[in-house]
Amino acid sequence: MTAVTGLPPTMADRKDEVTPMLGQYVECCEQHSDALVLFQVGDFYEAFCEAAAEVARVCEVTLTQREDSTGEYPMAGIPIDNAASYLEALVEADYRVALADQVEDAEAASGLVDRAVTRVITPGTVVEDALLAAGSTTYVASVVERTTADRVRDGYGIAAVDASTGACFVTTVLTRGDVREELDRIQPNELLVADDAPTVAPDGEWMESAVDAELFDPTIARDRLTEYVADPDRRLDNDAEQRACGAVLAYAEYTQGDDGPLEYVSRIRRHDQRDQLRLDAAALRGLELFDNRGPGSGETVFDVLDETASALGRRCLDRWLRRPLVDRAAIEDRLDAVEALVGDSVVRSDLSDLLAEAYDLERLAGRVSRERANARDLRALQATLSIVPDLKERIADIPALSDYHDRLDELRDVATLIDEAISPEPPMELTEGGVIKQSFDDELTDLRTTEQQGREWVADLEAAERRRTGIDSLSVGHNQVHGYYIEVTNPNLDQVPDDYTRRQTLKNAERFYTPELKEREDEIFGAAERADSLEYDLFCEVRETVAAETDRIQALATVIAELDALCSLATAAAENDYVRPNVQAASDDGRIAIHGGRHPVVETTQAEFVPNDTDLTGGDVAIITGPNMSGKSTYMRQVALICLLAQTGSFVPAEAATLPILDRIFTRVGASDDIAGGQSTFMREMSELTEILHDATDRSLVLLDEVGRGTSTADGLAIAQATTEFIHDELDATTLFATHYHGLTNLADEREGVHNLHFAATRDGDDVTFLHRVAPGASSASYGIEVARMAGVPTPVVDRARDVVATTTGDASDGTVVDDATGSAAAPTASDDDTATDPPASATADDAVCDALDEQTLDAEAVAAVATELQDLDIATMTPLEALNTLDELRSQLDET
Ligand SMILES: Nc1ncnc2c1ncn2[C@@H]1O[C@H](COP(=O)(O)OP(=O)(O)OP(=O)(O)O)[C@@H](O)[C@H]1O
Repeated sequence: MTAVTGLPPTMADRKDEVTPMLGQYVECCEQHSDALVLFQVGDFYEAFCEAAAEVARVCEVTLTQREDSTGEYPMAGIPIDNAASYLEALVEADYRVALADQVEDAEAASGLVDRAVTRVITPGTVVEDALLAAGSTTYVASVVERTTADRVRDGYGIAAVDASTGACFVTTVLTRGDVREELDRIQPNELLVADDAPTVAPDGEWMESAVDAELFDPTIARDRLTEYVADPDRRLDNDAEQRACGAVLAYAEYTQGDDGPLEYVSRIRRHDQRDQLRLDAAALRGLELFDNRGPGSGETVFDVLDETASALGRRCLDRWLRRPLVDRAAIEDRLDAVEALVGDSVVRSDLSDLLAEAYDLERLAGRVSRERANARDLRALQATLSIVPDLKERIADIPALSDYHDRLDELRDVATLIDEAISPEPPMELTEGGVIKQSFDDELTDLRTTEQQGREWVADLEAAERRRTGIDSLSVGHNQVHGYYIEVTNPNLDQVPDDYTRRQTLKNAERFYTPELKEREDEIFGAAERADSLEYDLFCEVRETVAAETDRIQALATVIAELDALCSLATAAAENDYVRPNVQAASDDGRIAIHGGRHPVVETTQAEFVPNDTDLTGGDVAIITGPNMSGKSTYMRQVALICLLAQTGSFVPAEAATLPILDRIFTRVGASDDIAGGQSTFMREMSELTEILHDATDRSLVLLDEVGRGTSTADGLAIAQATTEFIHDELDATTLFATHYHGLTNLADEREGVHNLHFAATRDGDDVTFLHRVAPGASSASYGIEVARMAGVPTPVVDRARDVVATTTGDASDGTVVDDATGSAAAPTASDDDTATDPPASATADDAVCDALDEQTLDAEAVAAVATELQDLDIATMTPLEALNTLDELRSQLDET
């Protein structure tokens, strides 16, 4: 936190001499030493001294001076009506912002208006709609180490709460890698750490907030939890879970104004990582589920599947994709529901239309329960409830959705109450009337009738008084200061009757009132004032009654969200031509059999996507070779995504698919894709590999994409080979390994269950066409040179490079990538025929140089120099990337001649 939190230093120096109002500011700042305090003064939130300078800088508002009897103070303010964007800027700048509001009516206050901090806004506990993206989640999380009685570390408790919806869950994980995985799924905006100890959580994109270590105290945390669940010891697994959960709830309470437990956190869910298909950070990233940082469309898997109509549904789909299922019955239930909807486009579109009218019930329920909902929020709730009968009706005849049908609670009592009580189009303000329907309460009806009759009497008064006085220009009006008046212009003043009393003198006219007018006025204003305040009380009663039903509203929100997510999966399936996968029981042989599989994202960006088959028995290892850009990564990811989508309950992009239930998906992409990362990236790659080798099981799917590439060729190949052998021999995990290490393909001869697959290309003259079609067998080894040629490296250099390869490896390949272009898309089998051809060595280096001189009139000396450099290269110790960079350098040398 930056230094301007709490009491600004200059204000601290002068705190004994400030005015009573600034004294309140000092007090608020002292109570919230970790937050930047914004202090309500009328229509503005103000900050003073150093805090003012910071607010001015971050929010780009003017720094002014406040002057009072005790001196001058720098001051910066943001308008309360329009505060959202400024608050967002402050939160983005990593501030906690404490809002010190006027908590009594300024007009009613006898002296200084009371002020108190009503909310602390932090990145992980934002509840203001204006600061929240629709359909997103905002979590504050914490991680606590679990130790055994003899102080040995025994895992970690993790808890997270979304203060806007009340979603709260805890889990226990074993390793730091598991912590990382869990946090990557939760993606908290804020992570709590005790202020007296270093954090046990890994670094991430969240803001770390140091909080009083007391929040993590086992007894204090447990006491707090008893406010939320009847028996914390039964609900939560262990002490670490309790401490983590107690701390996040304490923090959430603190940010919501410390009014005690948050009623809308009605359920603390426990989940176990083993009850879901586990995806660690690398898999989430590598499969581009939610984040596509690669080149191209930037679309993610989530984008392709997201046809949700409501924010609720969007959040649900996000949750489903992050935590696919492992329970076959649950998977089948979802698939049944999706299938029913895929087959009925009319129901689907009707449901979508209805769901589009659903407001964010989870957040609404949170606001109602926090007593922050206004009348419009209640109307939004009622509008959402009003679609429920239609939703029920639309799915009544669909057996696969009968459970959803039964769980759809129409909440008729709540809907009727709101409908009867709240005006159809209420104002935002709750204290100025117009919120409650007159018909809702007898006293209110009487008061409003009195007010109305009074106003009608006043409306008729003008005509009556004109008749009585004979003054045609007489008018009746009203203003805030003087109330009702009868206005007579100066020339007619002599006709004013005796019962007129002067109220106000204008330049050309006088304003009067009569005893009757005064009486009516008192009646009107008295009734209106009492009615406004009665309305406020009635509103609070209605809100309280609704708040008592928070659990039911949240349960309804869950069903609506799930229906929307199912509809979304069905629409995506219908529009993209997906099929229902055949998911096998966990006891099966783990076979992945996909006919005509496609990559759900890449297929949307390619004019003609080539479908590919996969047929792997559990524990098989497929070594995939092929030129750069031929489609290896796409293929591997599509296999993993098809499995993942199936376990989410989604249809899959294929013509047919029989799939196992996986426990984990690992993906590791070789280090050399990140040039800047260099050695440290290779280190990371290796430590990620370590995780796989520790954690993969015979139910896991492992994707290795050019692993080992970040080091020298010899070491890389050695690591790749040892890894493959270990996975195959010891772990029995089904594995797809894309590699440029041709040597790896020999494993297929040595081990049963290791297969070579390759991606073919055809060559016509100098043009190479990628077929993007997987075929059995290994591919040619000389891809780097081929790519160098395609990248524009001059022919003599390319030819010389081939020669060098030939002499260093004893292989005379010219690198031509000619494959069986006519190969069909039949399922690759375990055969290992290498279809790549090895044409004879061509010209010598000298010939190449001479040709170059003839053809391209290159500088002979430069070419000779390049040739010598080429000859001196120690290719065995170079990474492919270093080789490419060297080629590029050599080409530049020639270009400069
Ligand atoms: N089956 C396919 N049908 C059509 N186009 C495809 C197919 N697979 C891949 N592509 C296209 O080829 C491009 C390269 O694919 P991909 O990244 O999978 O190749 P790669 O062999 O892994 O390359 P590298 O070895 O350089 O990492 C993709 O971005 C896509 O545009």
